Amino acid sequence: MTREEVLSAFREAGAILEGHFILSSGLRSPVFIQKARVFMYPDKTERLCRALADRIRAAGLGDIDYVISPALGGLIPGYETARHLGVPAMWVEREEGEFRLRRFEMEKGARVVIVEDIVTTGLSSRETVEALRALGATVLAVACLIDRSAGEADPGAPLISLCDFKVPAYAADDLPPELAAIPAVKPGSRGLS
Ligand SMILES: O=P(O)(O)OC[C@H]1O[C@H](OP(=O)(O)OP(=O)(O)O)[C@H](O)[C@@H]1O
Ligand SMILES: O=C(O)c1cc(=O)[nH]c(=O)[nH]1
Ligand SMILES: [Mg+2]
Repeated sequence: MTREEVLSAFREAGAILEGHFILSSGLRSPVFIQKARVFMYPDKTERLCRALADRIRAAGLGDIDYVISPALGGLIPGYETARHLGVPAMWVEREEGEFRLRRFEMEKGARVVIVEDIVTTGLSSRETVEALRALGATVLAVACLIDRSAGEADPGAPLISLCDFKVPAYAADDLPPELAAIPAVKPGSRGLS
């Protein structure tokens, strides 16, 4: 899929929102990609994740034992990408604020690819990489549908992205006036209890 085809799938689903958003990292942005609105549609999700699986295969990582995704956003694309790669999918979810593989067992030395929906700063991916390395996994790569950093983020392992989409993000104490004038909303799950 080309970059335009990927972005069209998000646009057609009404997933590219404008307003004032608090991102997972705490940064603020006038644009938010509400991926859940794309994952509503199995046909769009299948197309995107098949293309991501093709990129992962083309990276020549060798055998992959598992795809593992950070909840909540990574769950659906992780499962669907794993389906195209023909490997099992698992997820990490937050417990006391940390990503843990709560529901699964993984053998030491397992070769894993992390599948994320969106990378902005790479923080959530890095936390996932670290949690899995602590369990003895070999993390081959982090793959994502959209890289909002356009290659600048450090996810803690080589990044494979289907599409770059660079949009502004600001520190909370350094907002442009037009953003400061709009009440902020936080759509993601980090910090929810
Ligand atoms: O690269 P980062 O700066 O970490 O930002 C990207 C992360 O933000 C979102 O997750 P979020 O924590 O908002 O929750 P969600 O997965 O439930 O949407 C998204 O799913 C990524 O995991
Ligand atoms: O950085 C984030 O938290 C983030 C950005 C975005 O556009 N979409 C999303 O789900 N999370
Ligand atoms: Mg997430």
